[in-house]
Amino acid sequence: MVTLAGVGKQYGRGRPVLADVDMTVRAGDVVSVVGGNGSGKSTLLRILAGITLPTTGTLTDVPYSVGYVPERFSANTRMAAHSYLCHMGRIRGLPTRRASERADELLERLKLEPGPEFSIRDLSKGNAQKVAVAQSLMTRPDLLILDEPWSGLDTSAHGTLSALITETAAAGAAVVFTDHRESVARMEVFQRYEIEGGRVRKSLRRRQGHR
Ligand SMILES: Nc1ncnc2c1ncn2[C@@H]1O[C@H](COP(=O)(O)OP(=O)(O)OP(=O)(O)O)[C@@H](O)[C@H]1O
Repeated sequence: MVTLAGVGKQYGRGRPVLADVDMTVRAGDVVSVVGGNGSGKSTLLRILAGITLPTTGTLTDVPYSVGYVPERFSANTRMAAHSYLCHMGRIRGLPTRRASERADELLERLKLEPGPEFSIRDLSKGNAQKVAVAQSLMTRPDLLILDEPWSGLDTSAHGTLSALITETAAAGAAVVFTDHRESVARMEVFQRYEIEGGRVRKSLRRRQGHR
């Protein structure tokens, strides 16, 4: 599906953050990207999501429908969580009623504790993260990209997120997430890439049954 060939990224005159990255992510793949702080994980994910342009190299076969959960979700709006999600769903082409049902379903599964009518601006970090996850799944994406999605989530939401990722991949999407090691164990990860010194290398393939 998505292929990165010779992708590099340099911000300004700094040292290159990524160099010569080759990577292919196929429909149904669940891919984790691990690496230390500042190694370039978010940069790689933003390139995959089409938010950041690479300095060198190419991306091909990027699907039309991309869901993206940023590392920090800061929607500074008074809008209620449910209204916000409906709005995002309608922007992506859902009829109003379907958008409302999908928002209900996702907020219920993720257990947004203050309730669906709570203003996004006043949500705690973890609850805002739940809204960020929900917005990425309002329409079923072909490529789902999640930047440290478990961080800030409570234990009950950990399992829900893993289930949502598994379901999304089973429906034919490719899923790529960054991770701090321990959460890899919660997922059935098909491919694992490590970033170090600007280089990305595949470090594991087809590891299964490690929930
Ligand atoms: N917009 C930007 N302008 C300049 N430098 C940037 C920018 N975004 C990221 N960087 C730099 O690129 C490097 C990689 O950052 P990135 O956020 O991709 O790393 P990361 O692996 O996601 O880090 P963390 O685990 O701490 O979230 C860092 O040195 C960072 O300071």
